[in-house]
This record gives sequence, C-alpha cells and structure tokens, in this order.
Amino acid sequence: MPEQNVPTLYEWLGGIEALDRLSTRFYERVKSDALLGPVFAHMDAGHPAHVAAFLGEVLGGPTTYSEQHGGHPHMIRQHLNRHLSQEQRRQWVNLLLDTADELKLPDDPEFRSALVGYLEWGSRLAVLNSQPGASAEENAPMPKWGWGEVKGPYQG
Ligand code: HEM
Repeated sequence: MPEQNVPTLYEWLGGIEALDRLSTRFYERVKSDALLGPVFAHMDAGHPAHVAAFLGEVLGGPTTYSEQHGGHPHMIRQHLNRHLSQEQRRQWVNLLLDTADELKLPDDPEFRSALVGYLEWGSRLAVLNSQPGASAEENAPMPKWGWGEVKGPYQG
C-alpha cells in the first residue's frame, strides 16, 4: 500500500468523536471500579475530553493537547507522586480495552495490536512517572504512535 494512502490510527478509529465517546464511557466505568474509583475520585469534569485529545494527538490526529492543554509535560505532571501500582495500571488498560469492545471500535488485528502496544507503553510510563523522585522534563516531546511492525491497516 503506498504510504500516502495509509490512514493514521486516529483516522482508522474514527477521529475525535470516537475518542470522546471512548474516554467518556471509560471514565464512567473507572469511577465505579473498586480498584480505580478512589484513584480518580477528584478528577475534574474536563478529564475525559483532555485524555481523548491527548490520545488523539499521540495516534496521529490534531495537536490540540499540545496547543491547548500543556502538552506532554503537563500530562506527566498529572501522574507525579500518585504512587500508581501495576495492579491499578493493568486494570486501567483492561477497562479501556473492555470499553473499546463495548463501543465497537475497530477490532482488526492490526489496529488492536497497535492500540495495545501504545497502552502498555504509555501506562507503564504513567506508573514510572508516579513513583517517588520522578520529575517532568519541561521539553518532553509528545509521543507518536503508528501501525508499527504490522506495517499497515487491515485489508481483509
Ligand atoms: C497510556 C496511558 C495513559 C495516558 C495516555 C494518560 C493520560 C492522562 C492525561 C492526558 C492526564 C491529564 C489530563 C488533563 O490534562 O486534565 C492524566 C491524568 C491522570 N491520570 Fe493518566 N494516563 C495514562 C495512564 C494512567 C494510569 C494507568 C493511571 C492510573 C492507574 C492514570 C491516572 C491518572 C490520574 C489519577 C490523573 C489525574 C486525574 C485528575 O485528578 O484530574 N493514568 N492522564
């Protein structure tokens, strides 16, 4: 497939509308989850939309999070000193993937392996950044995630 015809992961999953739906439903589930509910007890009402914008930018969409929400350093700062555990991280990833299934996000092998790859990477960084002594690098660039080793979207 010529490179210019390959959609970004952001386009493939349905753009910001799909990410907003995913994030909104995900944090509804998070709030009523025994393990994660307390971690997000004080999250502000804009949190799901901010996370949707962040994910969108990472997955190849518009640079809204960098332009309007403080970029990667701000995201890192939000995780500092939260002492997140691997158990909480795993539940976060599980619930996000359950929500992707519930909302029928694309479930082809190429897309889902790329999504899981990013969630594993990003959530492990969140845990590392939440440990004592971690700090936010002021110029931390926004991560970018693409199709990876599978070399392109599902073709049937
Ligand atoms: C790929 C993985 C992750 C991404 C992309 C992500 C993204 C974000 C972003 C963008 C924010 C800041 C939102 C804003 O600007 O208002 C944030 C805050 C936060 N994140 Fe994460 N996060 C990830 C993993 C996790 C995990 C695994 C946990 C816990 C188990 C977690 C817990 C939190 C908490 C508690 C906040 C602050 C919420 C508040 O009180 O406002 N994050 N995250």
